[in-house]
Parts: sequence; C-alpha cells; structure tokens
Amino acid sequence: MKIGVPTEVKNHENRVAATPAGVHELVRRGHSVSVQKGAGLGSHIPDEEYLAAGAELDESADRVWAESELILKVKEPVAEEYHRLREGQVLFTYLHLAASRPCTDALLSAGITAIAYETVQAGGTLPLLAPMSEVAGRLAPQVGAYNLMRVNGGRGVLPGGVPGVPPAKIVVIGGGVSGFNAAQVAVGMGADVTILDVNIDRLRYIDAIYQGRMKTMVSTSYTIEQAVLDADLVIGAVLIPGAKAPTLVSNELVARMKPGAVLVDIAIDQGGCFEDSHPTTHDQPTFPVHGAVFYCVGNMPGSVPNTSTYALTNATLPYVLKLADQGWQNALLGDPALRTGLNTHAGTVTNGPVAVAHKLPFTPVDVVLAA
Ligand SMILES: NC(=O)C1=CN([C@@H]2O[C@H](COP(=O)(O)OP(=O)(O)OC[C@H]3O[C@@H](n4cnc5c(N)ncnc54)[C@H](O)[C@@H]3O)[C@@H](O)[C@H]2O)C=CC1
Ligand SMILES: CC(=O)C(=O)O
Repeated sequence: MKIGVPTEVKNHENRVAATPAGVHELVRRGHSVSVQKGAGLGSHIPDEEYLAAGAELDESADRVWAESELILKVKEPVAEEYHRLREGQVLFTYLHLAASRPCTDALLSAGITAIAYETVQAGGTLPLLAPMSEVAGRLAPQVGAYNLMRVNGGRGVLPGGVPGVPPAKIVVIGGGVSGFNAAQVAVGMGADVTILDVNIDRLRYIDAIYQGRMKTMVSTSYTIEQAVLDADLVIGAVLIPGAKAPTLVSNELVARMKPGAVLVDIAIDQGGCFEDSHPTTHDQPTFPVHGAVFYCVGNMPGSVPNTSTYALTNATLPYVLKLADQGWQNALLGDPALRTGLNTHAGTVTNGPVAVAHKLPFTPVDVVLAA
C-alpha cells in the first residue's frame, strides 16, 4: 500500500505521525512510505533517519496527499488542507469531529474514509487517546503553575506552598487518563489535590492508590461549585467518548472564583467543559474571564513533540500495520476496536455521537462494511 506522512500544519504542532521505526516496519512488509521533507524536524527526527528506514522523501504536501492511499496524520485537517482530501483515500488521525462542523463537512464532502484515533475503543479503554491524555494530563499542572504566577496574570500562588504557608488547591474534574495523570503531577508538586468524577469505581481506584493524599468527590453540579470556589487551579479533564464535552463550570461560577485563579481545559478538543472555553493556540494560549486565566490549547502534547511523537506512534503502529496489510475494510471487519474508529465514509457519518452533535444522518459501520 502507498502510505503518506505529511508535515503537520496546525499552530506549533511539531509531532509527526510515523517514526523511522514505523516506516522501517511498513517497508519491511512491502509497503511504500512517502514522508514530506522536514516532517520529523519538529520532533528532532532528521530526514536522513527516514531515508535510512526506507522512506521516500517528498518536498510537496500536495504530492504526498495525492499519491497515497493511506494518510497518517496527528491532528485533524485544517482549512488549508481540505482541498487535498479525496474519496477512496483513508485518513488515520485525531479528528474530534463533534467539536468541529467545518472539519466534519470537509470530510463528508470529500467522501474520504476517516478513522479517528480518539474513538478507537478496546475493552472500555481508548488506546490511541490514552498516550496523549497522559502527556496533556502531566502538562496541565505545569502550565497551570506557570499561569498562576503573578507575572502571567495568576494569583501568585506556589503549588507546593512553603513551610508555614499552605499549598495551592488544585481541583481536577474527570478522573480518567488525563485527569489522573494531572492529579499525580499536582500531588508531586505538593499541592492540595481534589479529583471529581461521576464514576465511583474510578474514585475507589484512585483512593486505594493514593490513600487519602488525593481527595475524591463524586461529581455533581453542587460538588463542582464547592470545589471550584475553593480552588486556585481547576483542570477540566472529562470525556464522553465521541460526544461534545458537557459544560460543567458556568460563566457565573467563574465570576465567583478567587481572583487570578487558573482554569486549564484539557477537554477543549471535544468543545471544552467550561462555559467560556474556546480553543487557543500555543502562540496565544490564555485569555482572561472575570479576572481568571483560561488555558484552552487543543494540542497540548504538540509542545513536547519528542516525547509525544514516540508515545503516540507506539500506540498507533499496530493499527497502522493492520490497515496497511489488510486494507481498511478487512482491518475493520477483523478488529472491533478499529471499527469504532470509523467516523466518516463516502459522505456519511459513521459515528453516533458525531451524528448527534451535528444533527446529521448516521450510518452504522456494519452497514458500511456490508455494502
Ligand atoms: N487538549 C489536549 O491537547 C488534549 C486533550 N485531550 C482530551 O482530554 C479529554 C479527556 O480525555 P481522557 O482523560 O483520555 O478521557 P477518559 O475517558 O480517560 O476520562 C474521562 C473521565 O471523565 C469522567 N466524566 C465524564 N463526565 C463527567 C462529569 N460530568 N464530571 C466528572 N467526570 C466526568 C469519566 O467518568 C472519565 O473518568 C478528552 O476530550 C480528550 O480528547 C486528550 C489529550 C490531549
Ligand atoms: C488528543 C489530541 O487531540 C492531541 O493529542 O492533540
């Protein structure tokens, strides 16, 4: 199969969708891989390493897209890439379509077969979202601490406090992969950490591991209000797979928070879980709301691309190999996890929550595969 790896074009997106190890494995199995020149440089992977692994290098993004049957990307196509999408091509990448009608429309009108990393589900887990949720979760207290500094608009609170002065209160809403990783780093910084989730079994697990060092609360609008009003830093880390994130912190609640508090909305790629959240970029990551600082970057792992590229491709490669070796139909027929990843095909939406989010007709994957 002809496989293409274009350079990412989203703001400060320095990850790349395949490493030389992945290229080597694909080529060893008889596939050809076209990597856009410089695609790995943001992650400090030189072109020469791709060449040595058996890739062909191409200057032109247009050619990489036009000549490939399977396109491997990290982030959803942005507007300047829409004209390159085409029917008969398979796109494997993060999509987060429930939060983007323009991208959904672009995929549908091109008729492309799009498989989203974030909706691939295996045994109740999200194996292709998890590595980047680990990264974003671990980054969240770091960017939160940076923005809590007075010079950056925050309250001027040190997460760990010092002897005689209490630590910052960090509240994490959502105790899944990103939330738990955020809470772990926040505990490591010495902060006073509370984690809220609707899943009591998840809270049991967290409590058993942290033995009270992380406080747990069942998430309701009442407990969220209590925790948020007391917080210096709030981290939003909820997910309902495929769907738009629920709004859990209102504008009115933010108005009553401590001045200079910081809110990091990791869930922004699914639309965000704070009412005032809107996507920001690494160039201009924050904005003020009632004296609080909002950080809503949709590609947080892009800021640590070396770690993130290897973590992401460790997880994606087994699925890439199935798509390349078997073709997308057989790969999906043989792997229920990949089946849940299909979001669009031949102009139809094949993911239920995405169809609901945009009020579009829904075609079940089984119907697509039976055709
Ligand atoms: N901004 C960025 O750069 C990145 C964003 N993400 C996003 O972070 C979000 C979270 O992802 P994961 O941690 O992997 O999801 P996950 O599925 O591991 O965890 C989500 C948790 O939210 C909980 N939850 C759902 N509704 C809730 C509510 N009302 N109150 C409290 N908890 C609730 C669930 O029970 C679950 O434990 C996703 O939107 C994901 O796409 C992930 C990586 C990078
Ligand atoms: C999960 C995601 O969208 C990201 O890592 O950028």
